[in-house]
Amino acid sequence: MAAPARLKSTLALVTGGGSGIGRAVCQRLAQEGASVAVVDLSIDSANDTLRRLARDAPGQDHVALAADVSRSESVRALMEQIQSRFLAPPRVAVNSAGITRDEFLLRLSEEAFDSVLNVNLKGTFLITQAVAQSIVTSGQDGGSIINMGSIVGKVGNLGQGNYAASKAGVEGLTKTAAKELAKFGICCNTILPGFIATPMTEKVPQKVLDKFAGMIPLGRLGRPEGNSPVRKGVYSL
Ligand SMILES: CCCCCCCCCCCCCC(=O)CC(=O)SCCNC(=O)CCNC(=O)[C@H](O)C(C)(C)COP(=O)(O)OP(=O)(O)OC[C@H]1O[C@@H](n2cnc3c(N)ncnc32)[C@H](O)[C@@H]1OP(=O)(O)O
Ligand SMILES: NC(=O)C1=CN([C@@H]2O[C@H](COP(=O)(O)OP(=O)(O)OC[C@H]3O[C@@H](n4cnc5c(N)ncnc54)[C@H](O)[C@@H]3O)[C@@H](O)[C@H]2O)C=CC1
Repeated sequence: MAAPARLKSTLALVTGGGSGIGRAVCQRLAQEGASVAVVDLSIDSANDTLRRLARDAPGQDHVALAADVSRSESVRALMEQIQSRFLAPPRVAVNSAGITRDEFLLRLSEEAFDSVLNVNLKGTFLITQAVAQSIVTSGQDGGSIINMGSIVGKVGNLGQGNYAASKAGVEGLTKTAAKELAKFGICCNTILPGFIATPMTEKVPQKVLDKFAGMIPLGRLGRPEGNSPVRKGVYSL
């Protein structure tokens, strides 16, 4: 007998839903009965995820939407699209959109620093603010915002000064959001995965991946489906 759908009639927004961890999160949320807004810079990738949701969870109202989380006008337009289609704010929002532009510090360009901080940190800020504002304005009784950090934000990593800063920032932003938004019934959490095999990690030199795989008890990278924040209590509204 199938487990009860714990997120029936819940609207979930997932940025970066077109790939990797974000796609796996969309699939898991849909399995739990949620209607999922798959948001990604690449509408083709978002539509690919949408096709999988329609196949695996037919009959639920899912949508694919293009947005650039690093640009406030794009986030504003996204929230307007969500409101006009669902007539309500998301109850769950997962900030999974992210990029890397790895380089050693002495060679790291300002552009590579800025682009990673703009997507990973500012993008998380813009979505968190917009979703929280929509919940407060609507009078909805709370929600859950889950932000993808990284263990790199805690311990640093060779070649990732920009990325590490962005993920450390996501953690600090999320802790502050949790303190400020609790009075509206909105809980905010950060997930800090280790290496998960996705298109993001495909860019990592094999010799580096081999080094890290050797540090991992299973001897391999994690898998996106094993990392969905749904397992980590996204439904703990
Ligand atoms: C609680 C326990 C924590 C344990 C530590 C966990 C921290 C790291 C785990 C990260 C897991 C989460 C990852 C994540 O959030 C998603 C991502 O960010 S995926 C991308 C991860 N990126 C990297 O790890 C950077 C990999 N490195 C590179 O891409 C290139 O090296 C770089 C572009 C920086 C430079 O390229 P190049 O000039 O060609 O130099 P080489 O590649 O030849 O490297 C020179 C030398 O340095 C070694 N090296 C490079 N990066 C790392 C690294 N991250 N860790 C260890 N060693 C590294 C490389 O192996 C070479 O060594 P040699 O012996 O000289 O061959
Ligand atoms: N894969 C890993 O080892 C780890 C990943 N993470 C984090 O998890 C999140 C997801 O990572 P992956 O699934 O591995 O990456 P991925 O590269 O597979 O997917 C990232 C998605 O974000 C989208 N995106 C990029 N910039 C965007 C923007 N400006 N606006 C909207 N969408 C944008 C991309 O199009 C892509 O579909 C990221 O925040 C990443 O930093 C954290 C720890 C480990």
